Amino acid sequence: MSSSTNDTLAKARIAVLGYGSQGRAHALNLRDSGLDVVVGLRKGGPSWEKARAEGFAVAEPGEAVKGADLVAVLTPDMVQPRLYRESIEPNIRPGAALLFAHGFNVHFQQIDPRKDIDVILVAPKGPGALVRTEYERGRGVPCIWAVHQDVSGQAEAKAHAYADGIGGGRAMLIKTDFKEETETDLFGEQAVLCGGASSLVQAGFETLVEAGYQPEIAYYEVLHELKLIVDLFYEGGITRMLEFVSETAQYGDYVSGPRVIDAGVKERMKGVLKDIQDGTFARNWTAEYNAGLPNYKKFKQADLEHPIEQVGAKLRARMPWLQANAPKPAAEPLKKVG
Ligand SMILES: NC(=O)C1=CN([C@@H]2O[C@H](COP(=O)(O)OP(=O)(O)OC[C@H]3O[C@@H](n4cnc5c(N)ncnc54)[C@H](OP(=O)(O)O)[C@@H]3O)[C@@H](O)[C@H]2O)C=CC1
Ligand SMILES: CC(=O)[C@](C)(O)C(=O)O
Ligand SMILES: [Mg+2]
Ligand SMILES: [Mg+2]
Repeated sequence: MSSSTNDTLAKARIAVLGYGSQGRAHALNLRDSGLDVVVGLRKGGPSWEKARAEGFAVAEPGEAVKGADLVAVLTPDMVQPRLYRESIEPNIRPGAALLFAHGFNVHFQQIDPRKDIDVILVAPKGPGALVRTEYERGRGVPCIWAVHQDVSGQAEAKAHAYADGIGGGRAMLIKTDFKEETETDLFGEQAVLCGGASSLVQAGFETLVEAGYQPEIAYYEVLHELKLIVDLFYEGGITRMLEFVSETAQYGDYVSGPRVIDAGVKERMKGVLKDIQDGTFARNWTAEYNAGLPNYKKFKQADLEHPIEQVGAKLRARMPWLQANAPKPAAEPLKKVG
C-alpha cells in the first residue's frame, strides 16, 4: 500500500463502474495504491476487453456491485439512473458506500439512493487522463469531496481514503456538498472551461480570418498560444501571466479585455448559473438525451466542421511532438446513443 493512502479501504473491495475518462484513471490509480479493484462493465462493450487487457477483474455491473464495499459510479451521467435502478440498487450491500465523481444525479434527484448505504462524492478537478498522468508522476489532481448519507459512521473516512487512493490527497482535498459541487462544476464547464473558452477562441479566429489574415496565423495566435498563457495561470495565476508577457500585451489586456468580456458577459453568465441552479439545464439535458441527442449531434458537427478545426488538423500533423505526451481520451463519448 502506498504511504499516501490511509487504511480505511485497505481491506475493501472497490467496484469501479465504467472504464472511460474517470473510470480507467481511478481504477489504475486505486490499484497502484494497493487497493482491491473490480471493474463493472457491459459484456461486449468496447471497454470490457480494454480493462481485462490492463489486468483487471471485470464483471457485469450487478455482479461487480454484489461483492463490493464501495461502488464508484463512473459511467456517463445520463446512464447512471438506469444503472442504479437495474444493477446497483438490488445488489449493493447495506453499509457499503456509493461514490460519485459528480453530484448531478443525486442533486437533481434522478437517483434516490437507498437509505442503508453511505453516499459520498470525490470529484477530481481535472479530466481523467490528467488524474492518471499526475498520479504516475507522483502527484495528484485536487479533489473536492462530500458526504450525502453516512450510515456506517465511516463515510468521511471512506471519501478521504478514496481521494488518497486516486492521488487527490497528494494535491488538495476540499470539503463541499453535492449541491455546490454540481452547480459549480456545471457552471465552470459551461461558462468558462469548455463553452466559454471554445467560443472565445472561435470568435477570435473568425474575426482575424474575416479581416483577411491567414488562417494558419490566426490558429497559432488564438488557439495554440493559449496553452502558454493557461500554463502560466495554472502555475501562478494572472499575476504570473502578467510577469511573462510584454508591457504592450499587458496594456492591451487592461484596455481591451473588458471591451470583449464586458458587463453583458457577466450578466449572461448569471443567466447560465440561474438555469443550472433552478434545474432548467438538467431538465433540458435529460430531455435532449432521452430524445436521442438531436441538437447535441448538430452542435457537435458544427464544432467539428468549424474552419479552425481544418486548419488546426493540417498544422498539428506537422507538429507530431504535440501528440507524444498528450493524454488520450479514454472513451468515445455517448457512443451508445443514436
Ligand atoms: N470526463 C471527466 O474528466 C470528468 C468526469 N466527471 C464525472 O465522472 C463520471 C464519468 O464521466 P466520464 O469519465 O467522462 O465518462 P465516460 O463517458 O468516459 O464513460 C464511459 C465508460 O462508461 C461505460 N458505460 C457506458 N454506459 C454504461 C452502462 N450502461 N453500463 C456500464 N458501463 C457503461 C463505457 O463502457 P462501454 O465501453 O461498454 O461503452 C465506458 O467504459 C461522470 O459523473 C462525470 O460527470 C468528473 C470529473 C471530470
Ligand atoms: C473535466 C471536468 O472536470 C468536467 C469539465 O467537469 C467534465 O468533464 O464534466
Ligand atoms: Mg469538472
Ligand atoms: Mg463536469
